[in-house]
Amino acid sequence: MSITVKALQKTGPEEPFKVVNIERREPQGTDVLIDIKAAGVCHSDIHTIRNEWGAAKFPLAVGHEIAGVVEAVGPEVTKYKVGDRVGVGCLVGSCGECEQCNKGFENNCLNGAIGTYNAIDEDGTVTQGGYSQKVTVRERFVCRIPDSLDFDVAAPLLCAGITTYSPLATWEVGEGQKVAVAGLGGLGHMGVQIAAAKGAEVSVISRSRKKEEDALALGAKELLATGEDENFFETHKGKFDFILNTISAEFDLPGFMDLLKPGGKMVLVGLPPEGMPIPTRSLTGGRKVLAGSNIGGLPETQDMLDFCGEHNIGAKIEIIGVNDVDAAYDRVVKGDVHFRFVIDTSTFDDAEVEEA
Ligand SMILES: NC(=O)c1ccc[n+]([C@@H]2O[C@H](COP(=O)([O-])OP(=O)(O)OC[C@H]3O[C@@H](n4cnc5c(N)ncnc54)[C@H](O)[C@@H]3O)[C@@H](O)[C@H]2O)c1
Ligand SMILES: [Zn+2]
Ligand SMILES: [Zn+2]
Repeated sequence: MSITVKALQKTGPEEPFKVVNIERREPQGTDVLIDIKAAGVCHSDIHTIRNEWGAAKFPLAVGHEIAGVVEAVGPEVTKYKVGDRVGVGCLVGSCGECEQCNKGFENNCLNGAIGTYNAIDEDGTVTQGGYSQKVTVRERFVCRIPDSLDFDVAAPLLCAGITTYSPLATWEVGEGQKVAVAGLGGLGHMGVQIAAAKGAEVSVISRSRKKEEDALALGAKELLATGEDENFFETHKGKFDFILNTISAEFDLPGFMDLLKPGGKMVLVGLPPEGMPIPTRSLTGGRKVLAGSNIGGLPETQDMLDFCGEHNIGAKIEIIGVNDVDAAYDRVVKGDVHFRFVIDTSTFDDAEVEEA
């Protein structure tokens, strides 16, 4: 049995979004049916549905920053009840048995985690994301949203929040450390707030000085603009203990490595479609560490939400309706967003359904 709901889908990378009907399963077993209130627009949605990473499975609804209210629960659900405020991020399934799942790192499941969209679910269907009215998700992949955070500012935490929180927590970034956040978009603006709340001294590295005021308001001490100084990487050489790099396109990787102190670490979370060669010499000189990080596990996602609730950290957002998403994508790609677009899913109510 299934529930028909409205969702925004594309039938191909160049096609516009259309409001269509899709089916969600009736909650069974440990399923939670969520009435979606807000859905964030992550740059990964754009990379995926514009097929920049290849392998997009059309027709597709993306969206993995989901916040809403529990509408119904399956008979085996123990953690949630109707009315609870909850969120869903990038994962809706994993094996639950491997070493990584047992440690709470479902994001690294050795048997392949199931993504919230563009993945094959256990029933053989392609998972459809959160640009939708409702979604059915197993309770293990559902987190609780603190009461102090509104749905729209909380939704982006489910990807942008955890993707920046996880490396900052894993590598124990905090007081006494000089941290740079490269790229001040959806992820970057969460990284600045979280690193600052952990007591680090934060610099933002951006191409221009345009976002300086925003960077300071988010808790950064300064903004450094790569485009303003021909010798930028030489000028700021050896300055940082840790760089959280959120840049979504190719950049000067050896240059960024030079910004680290000896023993410093740079973690890449951005996913430029073409990838980049590893500058081995800038790693060995100064015994530097270059690492990558992919969202976070479920327990860690709950820790992040609780941390953000306690420190009153939410996303800085621009709210859009279901008809504004194509235009919003163009603006994200141009870097014209402060700092996350969030779809108000109540705008589905009046939207006319088109042929799928
Ligand atoms: N590793 C993960 O788990 C994970 C999770 C979410 C997103 N991502 C990826 O992280 C990246 C950032 O996502 P986002 O949603 O924050 O995107 P975004 O578009 O909101 O932010 C990207 C920022 O990078 C800046 N930028 C782009 N090209 C640049 C360049 N050449 N030099 C300097 N800055 C540049 C943009 O101006 C923007 O501020 C994307 O590639 C996304 O797919 C990875
Ligand atoms: Zn994302
Ligand atoms: Zn597993």
